[in-house]
Amino acid sequence: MPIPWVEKYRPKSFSEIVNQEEAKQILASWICTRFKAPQEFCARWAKRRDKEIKEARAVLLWGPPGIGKTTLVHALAKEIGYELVELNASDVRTGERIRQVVGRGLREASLFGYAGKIVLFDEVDGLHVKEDLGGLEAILNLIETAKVPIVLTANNPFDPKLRPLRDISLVVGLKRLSEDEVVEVLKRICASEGAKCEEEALRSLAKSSYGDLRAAINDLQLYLAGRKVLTVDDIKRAGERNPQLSMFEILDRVYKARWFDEARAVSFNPSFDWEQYFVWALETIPIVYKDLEVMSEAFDRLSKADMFIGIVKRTQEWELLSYAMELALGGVSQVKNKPRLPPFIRYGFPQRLLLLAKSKEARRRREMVVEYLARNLHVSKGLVNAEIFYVLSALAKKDDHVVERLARALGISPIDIKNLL
Ligand SMILES: Nc1ncnc2c1ncn2[C@@H]1O[C@H](COP(=O)(O)OP(=O)(O)OP(=O)(O)O)[C@@H](O)[C@H]1O
Repeated sequence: MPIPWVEKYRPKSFSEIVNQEEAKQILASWICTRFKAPQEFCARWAKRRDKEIKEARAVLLWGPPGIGKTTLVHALAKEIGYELVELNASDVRTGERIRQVVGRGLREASLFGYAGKIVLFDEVDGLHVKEDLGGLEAILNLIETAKVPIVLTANNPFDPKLRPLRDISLVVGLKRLSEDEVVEVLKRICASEGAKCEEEALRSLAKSSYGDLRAAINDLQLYLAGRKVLTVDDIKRAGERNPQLSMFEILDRVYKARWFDEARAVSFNPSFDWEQYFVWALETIPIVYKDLEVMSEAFDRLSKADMFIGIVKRTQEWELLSYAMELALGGVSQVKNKPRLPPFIRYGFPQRLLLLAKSKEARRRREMVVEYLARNLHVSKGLVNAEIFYVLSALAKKDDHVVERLARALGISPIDIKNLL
């Protein structure tokens, strides 16, 4: 198992951390005024004299994922020679666990030559108010009483449940990294791995990571697994296997398909949303098939597909959905006396707002799954869409376990997950 590059290339000092200059200065100024820290470090970084920095009992670093919140605290501990005691949401399910880990950690004299201890509570927004009330209270209590620096991180510090933590801490926002900054880091990694990476390819990874450097580095490692070259074509190909199609492209593929299977294959695309497709098909059939006979045949198939969907919804027999898809895609595409279609068809936008609202819900759910996977696998949503969704769909077909676990994690019914995948 290769070492994850996000760990291999995790910055060890403040100066290796890209951007985040303000956060570095605030953190250093806080440590240098309230705790013991090497003079050299303080002279270089502790430039702020604000009252609230001096008075803060704890620091809450916040910002989107993968921009250096945790790394900043790791690097700080190294810079000042402190031992880092790290806890995450699952460690603090009960106050007891905090008292065990931190209480002992703080009392123990430092056996390993550290100058002190710094406590990091990662991802405090992962705490649940109900189940983790004890955890939240224990963190608050620790901040009020402990004599050691305590840093918290969160993606969303404005979550109401974090109010008490926010009130007692100095809240410091970190910046999303720019595309150029992400590209620079990726370039350095390519060089140090001895890999030849096209700039455009790295730019494309940076773009799809939306400033989440962790996701970009993870994507790069996956793309470079077992090879030393990365071209923009490699990335395009991965995208092409499952490109994100707009509804216009989906309709174009269906109407212009030469064979039944070609039209049917559209449903395997991750961006295919059958509820939305029905709305669009209903309104575009008369635009594409002007001849009455042809039009009525296409409508006939769409309506039969709709009947199947009705049965599926009533009986929850989701296996029947594939018959509906055959009729709605292959059936609508392969009609008798199909006319020659022009290269460009103006499909127009359907007016069925009510139905569209429904498909919005389906897209929201799909987005939830994508976000969940991206967050937990620490990769970009782009990679989830291009690669992982595809693999999971294949797995889900074979193994109900995959579906059940995802369903549990997301609080969506297994049937919905199956359908989404
Ligand atoms: N500003 C940065 N400079 C250099 N490397 C970074 C930076 N931000 C992130 N990284 C890289 O991404 C990895 C993950 O970053 P980190 O764990 O600090 O993210 P985070 O902001 O704490 O995200 P999360 O909210 O998901 O915990 C690091 O190991 C490092 O390799």
